[in-house]
Amino acid sequence: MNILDKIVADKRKEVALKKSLVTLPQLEASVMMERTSISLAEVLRKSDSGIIAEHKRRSPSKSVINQDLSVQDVAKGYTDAGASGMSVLTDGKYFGGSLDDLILARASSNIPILRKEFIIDEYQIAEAKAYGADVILLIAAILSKEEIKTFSEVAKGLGLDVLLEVHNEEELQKSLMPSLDMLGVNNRNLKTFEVDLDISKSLSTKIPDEFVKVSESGISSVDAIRDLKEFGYRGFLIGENFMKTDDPGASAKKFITGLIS
Ligand SMILES: O=C(O)c1ccccc1NCC(=O)[C@H](O)[C@H](O)COP(=O)(O)O
Repeated sequence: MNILDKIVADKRKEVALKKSLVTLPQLEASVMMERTSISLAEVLRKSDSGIIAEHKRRSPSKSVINQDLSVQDVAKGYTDAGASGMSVLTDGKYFGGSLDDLILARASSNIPILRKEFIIDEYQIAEAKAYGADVILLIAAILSKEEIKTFSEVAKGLGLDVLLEVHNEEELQKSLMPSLDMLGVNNRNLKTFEVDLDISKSLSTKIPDEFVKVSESGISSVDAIRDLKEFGYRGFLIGENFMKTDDPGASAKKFITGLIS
């Protein structure tokens, strides 16, 4: 079994357990359900930098990245740095994240927040809204076309933006539909961990203009972003490059200053 299949198998067990502990009506009672979400797609359309800075303690490909920081400090740092959005990994087993991280980031920042999660059930979309997210991620590699349609429509009904992630043309072709806001190309193969920024470049012409294009993973230089912008990308998801430092906010600030100057 590859790592993505393992993550999904564990996620199905985790979600089944959660649903037995916290019901949907209980989630829907959260005050966050009344909050007006901020559209990351709209912010990216207007942004000069387009940086979506990620909170990521560890990962299957890199093991421990940074376990020592408070998510509130990271969220404040990214916000002060001028990031267009923040991504918060909420998976516990493989990334060391949690829903507490999401709600704490929300309390510390007013920029759009992406719940970075392996969504395999509508329940997790209500959870994202209830814990303060503005955007959900849907990963084409783990969902059918019907699931992408249902989940993206549920998210839109809750006022959330949808970032659909693909890694190859087959995933892209099965996924294109009007209920998506952003098309993300993951430069990392989630089954082998191989990273190649050329994947974003080669898929760029296949993404219709109505979707905001986002390039994800393995980005560590301003020059790489300048290059990707030439291929129409408006958003750039960066995790490890910031999180491996003692002060991710300061690293993001230096990076964004270098990018827009
Ligand atoms: O990062 C991993 O090792 C990973 C493994 C399996 C599934 C997903 C994984 N990462 C999620 C992401 O997409 C990245 O955290 C995100 O794009 C940022 O990537 P990076 O800038 O390379 O940290």
